[in-house]
Amino acid sequence: MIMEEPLLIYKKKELRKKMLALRRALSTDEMDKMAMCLRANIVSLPQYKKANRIMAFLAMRGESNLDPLIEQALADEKEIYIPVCLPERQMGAGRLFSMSGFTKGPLGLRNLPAPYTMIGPEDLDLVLVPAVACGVDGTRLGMGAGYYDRYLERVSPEKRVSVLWDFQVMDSVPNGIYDKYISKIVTEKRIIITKRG
Ligand SMILES: Nc1nc2c(c(=O)[nH]1)N(C=O)[C@@H](CNc1ccc(C(=O)N[C@@H](CCC(=O)O)C(=O)O)cc1)CN2
Ligand SMILES: Nc1ncnc2c1ncn2[C@@H]1O[C@H](COP(=O)(O)OP(=O)(O)OP(=O)(O)O)[C@@H](O)[C@H]1O
Repeated sequence: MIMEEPLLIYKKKELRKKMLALRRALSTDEMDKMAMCLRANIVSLPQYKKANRIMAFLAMRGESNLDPLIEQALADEKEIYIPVCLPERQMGAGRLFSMSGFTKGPLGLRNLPAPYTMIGPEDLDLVLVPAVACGVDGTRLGMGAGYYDRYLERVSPEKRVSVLWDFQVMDSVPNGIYDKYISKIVTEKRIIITKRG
């Protein structure tokens, strides 16, 4: 396994700590309002309108919340998929039919109840990617497990859209050889086409 250099790992850790603390300080009221703005911004994307199969995520505490968007997409008769963690830090996409009946996962995550059908990353039209911080240059910092870095290898760059709160957007975030670039960023305030977009 190729290791990332210690300084880069340190810089990622420090930024992650800072951003997660800021995220945890948000109130539920604030987040509910911001989640409605996220929904409006995402449905305005031509990519959303064209997409049949969308991978979203079920927010953990403080994370950009896609619940209103998911409800809307289900009503729009889109197929919605959610990350499923597999062994060896691999990830799959499991189909979500309703916003209830979840089981409890690590980090307070909501997991899909079994059984669910899975599709391959190549079959998705749009992948909404969670992030702890993003750079307008297309760099992304996640939770640090590398799930998305591995997964996005099989998703073409124009389909990778990061969704996060506006204060989490920076000029650039520390990135290494495994990190995957994203082409768009959507926050409650704006839509950014990155330098890689
Ligand atoms: N909403 C959302 N879903 C997501 C992600 C995300 O960032 N946001 N992920 C983005 O990557 C994946 C899950 N990422 C994970 C990252 C770390 C650990 C983890 O450290 N697990 C520890 C237990 C930690 C704890 O419970 O405190 C473990 O399993 O030992 C688990 C999942 C897929 N789903
Ligand atoms: N494709 C890959 N193959 C092997 N190791 C990888 C790959 N992608 C990432 N890694 C390793 O996974 C670890 C976590 O990476 P990193 O800190 O960049 O995750 P992240 O992007 O913050 O998290 P995530 O992608 O889960 O949201 C690092 O040690 C990295 O070297």
